[in-house]
Amino acid sequence: MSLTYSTERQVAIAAVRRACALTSSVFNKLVRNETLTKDDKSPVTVGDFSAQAVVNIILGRTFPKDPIVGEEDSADLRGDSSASLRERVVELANEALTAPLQTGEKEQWGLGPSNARTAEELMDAVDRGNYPGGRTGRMWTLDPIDGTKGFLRGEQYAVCLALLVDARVQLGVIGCPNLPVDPANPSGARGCIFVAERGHGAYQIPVSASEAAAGAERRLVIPSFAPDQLSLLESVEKAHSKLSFNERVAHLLGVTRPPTRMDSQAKYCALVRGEGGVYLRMPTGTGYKEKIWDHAPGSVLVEEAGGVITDSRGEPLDFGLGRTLGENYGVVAAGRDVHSRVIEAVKRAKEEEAKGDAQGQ
Ligand SMILES: Nc1ncnc2c1ncn2[C@@H]1O[C@H](COP(=O)(O)OS(=O)(=O)O)[C@@H](OP(=O)(O)O)[C@H]1O
Ligand SMILES: [Mg+2]
Ligand SMILES: [Mg+2]
Ligand SMILES: [Mg+2]
Repeated sequence: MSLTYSTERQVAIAAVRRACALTSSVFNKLVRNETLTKDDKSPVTVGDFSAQAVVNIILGRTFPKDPIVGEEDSADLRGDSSASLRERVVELANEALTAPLQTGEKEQWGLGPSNARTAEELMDAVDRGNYPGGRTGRMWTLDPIDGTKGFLRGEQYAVCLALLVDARVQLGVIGCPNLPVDPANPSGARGCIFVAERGHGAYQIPVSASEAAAGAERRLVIPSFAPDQLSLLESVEKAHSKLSFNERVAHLLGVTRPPTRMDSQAKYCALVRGEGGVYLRMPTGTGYKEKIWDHAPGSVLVEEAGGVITDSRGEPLDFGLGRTLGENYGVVAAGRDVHSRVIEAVKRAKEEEAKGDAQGQ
């Protein structure tokens, strides 16, 4: 079966792969070995900026007309007071861009030893992510480090890239440098990439290009779950998802296993390879609007693994509203049969909550 977005897929995988190498190196050089005060987010910033620069440079070379909706912009990198941050970003981004060509990469992608960029070029590349999004045309979404808190803790985070055409996600690539390759062996080798192209299935491939070339890809299909096997995949941060509501939903579903808390879109990756059975993300009621780069690649991954993804009322996620998903009613992703039961349970939990609120008045 020939792929519709074959070049996009190859380039996106290469971009995510190089960004994963970069973020791992930021962690090893700056997070692990540096005395980090609790509130010091600087290594995250270095990682975010340089990974966004690298991915945007790579996309820009092959698809110069494609706009990018990226999380970061270069405002904090410009100006005299940011000189040392800027230097670190330039060094890290160039280290990633000039690394020797790996298996599957092509000369014309502008990678390899003679392809260092200037600070100005790299900052402009970061700002190529300023596109406001919208209903029509081709565009990419990029979250250079999703799950920043997980990244800092040395736990799960993800480099997340998607291609949208007329507000429909056609391709999603998620790099998870810290995710165990085999969920049955959580202390074994780590680092995998998840790829889904609409109509062509969902796959896990190795984070290493040479291993990927050796053909170690695995097709992913969400299995069926008996209620007593289910557990919820949910956020680590209480500020990102209403976890108390998740507990009620779990109870109504008859879930007895404890939830798995994991940062980033690694939750979608875990779901599609058969972990948990449900990803539930309820809004916290603060008016926060979910960003399209936090869900676009995960959504196509779930659908291509045979699952369903909607908001918590069962409505489709709308990626055509701009940089956000607009009105936020959370996210429910699961296998087809489980999904409808979760939507029912969410509805009942909301009714119970409303009744409780009314009685409490
Ligand atoms: N208030 C609120 N509600 C919902 N979501 C929010 C909120 N604030 C931030 N964010 C976004 O959450 C992204 C990470 O959330 P995750 O669930 O993936 O990870 S976590 O377990 O909560 O850390 C995180 O992505 P990154 O910034 O890329 O880490 C944010 O885009
Ligand atoms: Mg994010
Ligand atoms: Mg991010
Ligand atoms: Mg962020």
